[in-house]
Amino acid sequence: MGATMLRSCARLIRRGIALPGQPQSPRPLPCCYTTPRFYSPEVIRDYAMPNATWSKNLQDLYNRYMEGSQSGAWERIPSYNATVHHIKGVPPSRTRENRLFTRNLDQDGVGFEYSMFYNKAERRMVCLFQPGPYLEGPPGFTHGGCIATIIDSTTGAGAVYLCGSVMTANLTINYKNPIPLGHVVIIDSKVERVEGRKVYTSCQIRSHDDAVLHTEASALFIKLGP
Ligand SMILES: CCCCCCCC/C=C\CCCCCCCC(=O)SCCNC(=O)CCNC(=O)[C@H](O)C(C)(C)COP(=O)(O)OP(=O)(O)OC[C@H]1O[C@@H](n2cnc3c(N)ncnc32)[C@H](O)[C@@H]1OP(=O)(O)O
Repeated sequence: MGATMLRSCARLIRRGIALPGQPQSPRPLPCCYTTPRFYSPEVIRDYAMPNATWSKNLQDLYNRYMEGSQSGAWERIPSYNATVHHIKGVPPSRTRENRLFTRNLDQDGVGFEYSMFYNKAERRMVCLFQPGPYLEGPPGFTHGGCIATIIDSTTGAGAVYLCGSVMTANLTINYKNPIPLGHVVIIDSKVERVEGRKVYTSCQIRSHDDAVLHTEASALFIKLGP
């Protein structure tokens, strides 16, 4: 990607990314979205809300973090199926057929089912994740690439919420215990430190009951723009 393009992308994202504290609820689409190929013209769906495919474990965890959000410690992060919906100012004609990788399936429950919560004081981004049957790697278990994806997304979201637009430069993962499909896990990530443009994050994936440590990871993000 050329440096000029990166910088202009960074400017767009920096100007318009939906940050904590800004209105996040489903909003009416502008008229340029009224002939979409993929999504409803009425509202942009927020996928980080419970649906019928959520297991009791996922629902219980979600409720617990929602309670935490009432005290102001945690904030639920909305999730749309296209990056353009998170960024204001990108011409929809150029991007409306693109989908966010983790939200690219039409059927609920078969792929990445998740909701993220941000704790600003602790610089933590937590993702409650239920991997669906289409994410299979070894028989019955979650594909390592999908695990890398949800780690990148969670640590990346933490970096974005603290520092604005970023790109992943390095992702290091230790897979310790396989994640069975359908089992709910918690991806618990933190921005450890920021040095100039470099944002260092760490991450653990544990089972929903904290009994199993599935994965440990660290990721380096580079801030874009000036
Ligand atoms: C953009 C995000 C938008 C999100 C919007 C959605 C909203 C939803 C909300 C929230 C969810 C967000 C979730 C996002 C998660 C997904 C993110 C991805 O999948 S990103 C795709 C994969 N990554 C790439 O394709 C990068 C490819 N690489 C590059 O483009 C460049 O190499 C880049 C930008 C990383 C750095 O290039 P330079 O030219 O700007 O900067 P230089 O000078 O090379 O590096 C700056 C410093 O960083 C160090 N550095 C760079 N790369 C390093 C590395 N791999 N390891 C260690 N240090 C590195 C360098 O040594 C330098 O350090 P010294 O300032 O000299 O001390």
